[in-house]
Amino acid sequence: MSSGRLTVLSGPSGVGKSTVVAEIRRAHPEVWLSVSVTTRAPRPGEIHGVHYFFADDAEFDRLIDEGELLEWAEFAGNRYGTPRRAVLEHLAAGVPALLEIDLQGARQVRASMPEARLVFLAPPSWEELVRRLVGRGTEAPEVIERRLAAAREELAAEKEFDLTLVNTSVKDVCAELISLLAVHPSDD
Ligand SMILES: Nc1ncnc2c1ncn2[C@@H]1O[C@H](COP(=O)(O)OP(=O)(O)OP(=O)(O)O)[C@@H](O)[C@H]1O
Ligand SMILES: Nc1nc2c(ncn2[C@@H]2O[C@H](COP(=O)(O)O)[C@@H](O)[C@H]2O)c(=O)[nH]1
Repeated sequence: MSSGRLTVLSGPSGVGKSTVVAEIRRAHPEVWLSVSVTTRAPRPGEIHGVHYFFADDAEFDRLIDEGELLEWAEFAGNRYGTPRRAVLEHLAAGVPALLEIDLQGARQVRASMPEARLVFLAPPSWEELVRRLVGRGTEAPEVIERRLAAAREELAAEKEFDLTLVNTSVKDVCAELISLLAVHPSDD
């Protein structure tokens, strides 16, 4: 069986990555979405095993030590990582896989799996990014500041990605991502 393509979606905090992923989950259940592990506390409505696997520091340390993470990073005071086995199993079965991860993680995937396609999700403007992050209402002001500081670095790294999609319309971004995911490497 031919292997599936790995696509990585990254972009600054608040740009709309989770919103896009939720729309893909709703409209395209045939796409497999990796569920990350995080030490962050759940937000209201987030479900263990659906949005994240929520773990304490000891469990996260164990996953690192035992090589169970494809990549991991510390972001704005919490750790996040991609379980390796599920990604490799889906790709080996020919299923397209999508990771929603930060810039540090995208760089690690680039290094270990150079065939992966890296997609940068950009905001229509800086002002709109701030509006979305603040408007989400899930973070304290000091956490928003940390995330905006990281956002400046992430925006400066856009050129490292294979392509950029501007998140003006969630539906348009999803349609573009779906057409990318459907393309097999040998079809390029
Ligand atoms: N195209 C869009 N137009 C207007 N608002 C949007 C759009 N996409 C997402 N949003 C809103 O922006 C806010 C941030 O979106 P979301 O939580 O998906 O961002 P994120 O990139 O996943 O952030 P983080 O990296 O912090 O998890 C949400 O309130 C969401 O409803
Ligand atoms: N390197 C990784 N980054 C990840 C992973 N899962 C999510 N993320 C990124 O973390 C930030 C913050 O997420 P939030 O849910 O706390 O707002 C965001 O950029 C996510 O894309 C992962 O497994 N590895």
